[in-house]
Amino acid sequence: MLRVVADIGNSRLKWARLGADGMLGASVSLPLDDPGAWAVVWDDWHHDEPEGSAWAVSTVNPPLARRLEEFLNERRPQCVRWFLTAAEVPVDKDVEGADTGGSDRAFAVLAASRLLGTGKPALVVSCGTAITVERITAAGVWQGGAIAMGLGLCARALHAFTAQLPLVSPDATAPSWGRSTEPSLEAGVFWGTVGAVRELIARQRTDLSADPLVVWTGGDAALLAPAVEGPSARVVPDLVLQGLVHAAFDPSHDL
Ligand SMILES: Nc1ncnc2c1ncn2[C@@H]1O[C@H](COP(=O)(O)OP(=O)(O)O)[C@@H](O)[C@H]1O
Ligand SMILES: CC(C)(COP(=O)(O)O)[C@@H](O)C(=O)NCCC(=O)O
Repeated sequence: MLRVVADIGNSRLKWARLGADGMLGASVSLPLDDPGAWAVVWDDWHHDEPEGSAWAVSTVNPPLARRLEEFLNERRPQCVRWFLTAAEVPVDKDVEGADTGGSDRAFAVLAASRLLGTGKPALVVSCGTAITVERITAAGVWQGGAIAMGLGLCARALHAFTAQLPLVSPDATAPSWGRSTEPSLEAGVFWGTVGAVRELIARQRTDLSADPLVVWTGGDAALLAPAVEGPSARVVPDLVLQGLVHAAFDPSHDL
């Protein structure tokens, strides 16, 4: 049977199918508002799967979750397991309000803990619509973290909530300052975000039991991680999907 994991974020929808070895296989990044594009991938993935499919879905976006639910109901997969909040994710946690916490945050922590093992504290920097810096103790307990504005959101907010600022999408080639609007904005958006993340990491380092391992994930991780930590930064773009595989399809996982 086809096994699929899906991550509904605030910018896009990610699907991945599992390979025969139970590991993440092919993945796609889909627009949030285009069920026609979802249908093309569904048809492609199901045409040689007579037994149908089993799905595990993480969502932090309730309206889009309802849309995906309708899409799946029309196609009748064998089973769909929904993870709507952090409380439903099987990860050790010492947080308040897990039942309103983001399941994507908890899945990134679950996958990072599996990847890094215990014995050292860790930070997971998730660079999506929002940027979160998750904190994991040396014993593997998720303690929460920090939530900040993501790179794309910062650029869109400056454009949307001012009358005159254009939309920019800067990367590490952004200048440090500019003589005109556009380079000034690129400098502020990119290096301002880099600086914010650097500060959030530095502040969490001070009261952890040892120097933390840091792992980066999400759509903007490949841009931000080297700018903050240099070329040796550890980037694993699909931690949420990996966490879903562990929680929903790993027979060794104690649920
Ligand atoms: N195909 C894409 N669609 C949307 N955003 C993308 C895409 N590829 C890269 N990105 C970047 O990734 C960020 C979103 O990352 P992602 O981890 O997918 O977020 P979310 O989980 O919030 O949907 C955006 O801010 C954007 O800069
Ligand atoms: C923090 C988030 C907005 C991140 O979402 P994303 O950037 O991945 O789309 C999401 O995890 C969320 O809505 N969380 C609910 C509040 C919380 O986690 O405490």
